[in-house]
Amino acid sequence: MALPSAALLPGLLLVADALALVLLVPLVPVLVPLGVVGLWLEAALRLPVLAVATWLLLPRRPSGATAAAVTVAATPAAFGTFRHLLGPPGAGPGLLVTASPTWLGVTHAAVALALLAWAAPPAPGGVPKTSGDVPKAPGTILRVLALTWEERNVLGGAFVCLVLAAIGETLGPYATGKVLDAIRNGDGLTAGAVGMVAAAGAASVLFSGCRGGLFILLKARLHQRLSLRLFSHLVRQDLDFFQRTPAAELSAQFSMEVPRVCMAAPSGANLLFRSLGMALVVGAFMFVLAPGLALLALLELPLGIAIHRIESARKQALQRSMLEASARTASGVQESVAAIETIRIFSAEEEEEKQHSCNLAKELRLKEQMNLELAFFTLVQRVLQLTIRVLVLFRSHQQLRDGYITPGVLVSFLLYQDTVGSHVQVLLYGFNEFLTKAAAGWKIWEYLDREATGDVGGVQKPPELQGHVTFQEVTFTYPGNPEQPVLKDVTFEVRSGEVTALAGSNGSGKSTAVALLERLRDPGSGKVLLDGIPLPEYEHQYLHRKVVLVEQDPILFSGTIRENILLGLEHCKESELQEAATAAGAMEFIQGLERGWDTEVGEHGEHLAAGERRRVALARALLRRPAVLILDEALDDGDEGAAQCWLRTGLAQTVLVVSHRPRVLDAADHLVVLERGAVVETGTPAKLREHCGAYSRLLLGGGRTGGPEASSMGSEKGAASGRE
Ligand SMILES: Nc1ncnc2c1ncn2[C@@H]1O[C@H](COP(=O)(O)OP(=O)(O)OP(=O)(O)O)[C@@H](O)[C@H]1O
Repeated sequence: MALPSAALLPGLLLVADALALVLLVPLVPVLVPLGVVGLWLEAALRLPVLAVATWLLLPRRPSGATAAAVTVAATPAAFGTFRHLLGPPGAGPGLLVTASPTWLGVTHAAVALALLAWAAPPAPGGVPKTSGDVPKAPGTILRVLALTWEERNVLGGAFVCLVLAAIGETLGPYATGKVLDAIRNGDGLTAGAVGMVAAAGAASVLFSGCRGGLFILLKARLHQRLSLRLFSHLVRQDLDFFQRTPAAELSAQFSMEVPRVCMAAPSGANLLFRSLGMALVVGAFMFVLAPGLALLALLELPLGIAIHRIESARKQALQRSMLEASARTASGVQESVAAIETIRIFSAEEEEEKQHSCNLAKELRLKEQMNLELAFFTLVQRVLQLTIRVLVLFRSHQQLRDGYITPGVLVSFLLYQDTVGSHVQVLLYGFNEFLTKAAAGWKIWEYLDREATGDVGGVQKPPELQGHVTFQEVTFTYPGNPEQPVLKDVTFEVRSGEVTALAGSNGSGKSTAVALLERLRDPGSGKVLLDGIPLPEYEHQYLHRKVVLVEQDPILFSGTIRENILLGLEHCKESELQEAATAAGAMEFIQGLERGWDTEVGEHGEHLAAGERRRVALARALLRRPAVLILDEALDDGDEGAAQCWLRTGLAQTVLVVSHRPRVLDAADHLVVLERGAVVETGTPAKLREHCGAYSRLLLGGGRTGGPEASSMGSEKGAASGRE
């Protein structure tokens, strides 16, 4: 609700109501004799005036304006009705139009307070919200229900068992009563009566068990369905999404939130169906016995719901903050563990400890707040129950004294009140829990609503590829820095059968160009073509089999060296495997290992040295005989002849090398020199050396051609690649 229009609303309604009452004065003689009906007629006539008044606030009409108008119109009528039913005999309903103007003020003040309490509270402070560029997920509850509906067979089965078990439960006491009646009448135990008791008991036990089992099955199936859907959706997101979203936050969705959401529907349905049915039936009995008392007793229901509504909104807001705080703590731990070497080098342990303790303190504060609020709302609920009970006793005493009800009716009524009370409690808590669990998934739905921008490509799968790459007037800007184009009108070719090298100082855009060729990102304008066909037209898996990238520090999967090189090509021949490993220069170190090809590489390949990991990754790439092999800082000094050799032996058709190493660059057939995102020179290494331009400056500066602001790490990076 925007504050100015929301603040105007109460005043506007008051003025409109006063006007409506003035207009209604001539109708008083007609309304008064109608009693309670006249009260509601008055409310119905005031409502259009109030509703029209709220439209004066357009275009910034608050979202709860209609609810406010209805509440203002109905409150005096509801009050009058209760007064008529429960007040002292003869207390007639009073029209607002004939009441003192103070009642108008009291009505509006009470309604304003109720609406204020009803409004969803803001998320507690202290924990900043996550970036707001994720679209809002509408109708969390509806989406949980829609998800559950997808498993309607299991849900239907569980529901049938639930109904049969409830019938069994209800029939049990009935059949027992019949048996007792039969014994009292001297008929003795009949096989039919005993059979009925046994059948009801057996049905209750059997169907209760089936119901429980089916709800567990439902939960498991929903969990599998939602996890898979979320995972498939996330893996298709663009890289920027993963750069912005902490891994811990994503993993918290799978480990905590998906199970909670999937628990919501089964447990909610289980509780709600049973308690709702029982509460309705027993509530109806109460109305038949003593309508006035029933109305008073059931007043607990709307008030209880209102308190739960506020409690649940608070709880949801706190839980969101709690989830964000836990994700932040987990992400902090993950980051610290990942960067432990850096922390040690800069002796930043104390800083990290402080940060972690600060995160934990925020979590603790939120937990304390949650517990305090839980205690407060429980207290309010208990006080409400007690007050209603006292009122019912007080009123029933009056009715007994006046002879409206008998003691027998009162006893039955109080017993029913207990039953309804317990079912209403289950309903309220069950519903509240359902809402909380369902709402816990708000982030899941937000993620699912994100458009999967990681486009998986087209359908082209030509049987043969030359591996000819063309960058055609390519311009690219990172979404995180839209003002600064990283590639500007870049045009160059990587010819088939040649080794082409991309040279340039740090930050000149080499890795970005590689990312475009790998389709990790798409150009803002211009095209990247492979054999004359734009990359988006290639089928996703085909393209990534044909264009293979080996990075400076490639990631290996836990498993053996053999498994890492094969990676999905399990049927390839041993000779091909040996050939790829030999060509990648990996054979020597593999044979030197105690367990050879069966050596476990550890998580991310941490049991191997960086250079060994790179050679395993090279072997993996060469085994696939790529049309385009991209080597991003993957060649060491001494490897410079290797790329030419792979072309000659047909292990690769085209090689694109990104390097800072002069020996590697000089060994290329063709050079493309980038400077601040633009191509500044192309040609053979010899020609460019002769030309004494950007390439020569790059060689002289050890990678410092990017101007005064360019980093001087170019040569160091190159050196780092040979660290092993
Ligand atoms: N994810 C990103 N978001 C925003 N800007 C980025 C991102 N990745 C890289 N950049 C910027 O793009 C520019 C080019 O980076 P790129 O990694 O392509 O350069 P490079 O030539 O490969 O450098 P190096 O030789 O150090 O690897 C740099 O200024 C860098 O800061």
